[in-house]
Amino acid sequence: MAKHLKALIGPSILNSDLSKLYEESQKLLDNGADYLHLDVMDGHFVPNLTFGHPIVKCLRSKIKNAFFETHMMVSNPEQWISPMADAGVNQYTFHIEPVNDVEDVCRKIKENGMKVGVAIKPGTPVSEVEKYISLSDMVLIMTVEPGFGGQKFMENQMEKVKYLREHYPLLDIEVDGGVGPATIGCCADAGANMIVSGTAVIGSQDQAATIKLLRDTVIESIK
Ligand SMILES: O=C(CO)[C@@H](O)[C@H](O)COP(=O)(O)O
Ligand SMILES: [Fe+2]
Repeated sequence: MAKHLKALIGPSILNSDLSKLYEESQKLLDNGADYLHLDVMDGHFVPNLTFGHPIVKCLRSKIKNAFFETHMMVSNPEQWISPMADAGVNQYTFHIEPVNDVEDVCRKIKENGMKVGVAIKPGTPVSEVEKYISLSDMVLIMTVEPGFGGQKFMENQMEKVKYLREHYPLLDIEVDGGVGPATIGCCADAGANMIVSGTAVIGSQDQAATIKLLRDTVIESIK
């Protein structure tokens, strides 16, 4: 991997106590999280519901400086671009599967002042997302079927990560789903540099140590 890629750890708060969203989020940041990965689900693109821009806006009013990424598991990502920008989101990561005009969505996200992330589900070939790399800031390779935290890591998705790292040495590549101390080695070896981890960090007795372990493993591969 190229030397100036950054190893960044973005915990997912999906499986935390959401009645304490602010406290849980601040604790993750205090324990060394580089950014927050906020899972937005619409009950349509995925069979689960979480929260939308009103909650993200409330969280932003209490946490001024952290980088917020929203992982938009929604059927119509275009609909939420402006409300999420207004809520203070820094990066808008959306799934390309339900979208007709991906380029247009990428453009609109940029026009709204956010970074662009393009995401694919495990069944979507990497060639589908490769088309949009020049219009985006990051590619998310899902390592579980989107919709729920706490699922088993799909190691076969590492082929996509390896392909992307080989062809795009400077690309930010994120993995999400079932990533923790037991699976970070695979992700780092394959070339992922942005790591989402939910259950493994939230459920850890020592969040700071777990976040550090994840980051150190990626740094070791970047060298
Ligand atoms: O987007 C998703 C699930 O759809 C993820 O962000 C997970 O919520 C991460 O949680 P773990 O799999 O690490 O528990
Ligand atoms: Fe996610």
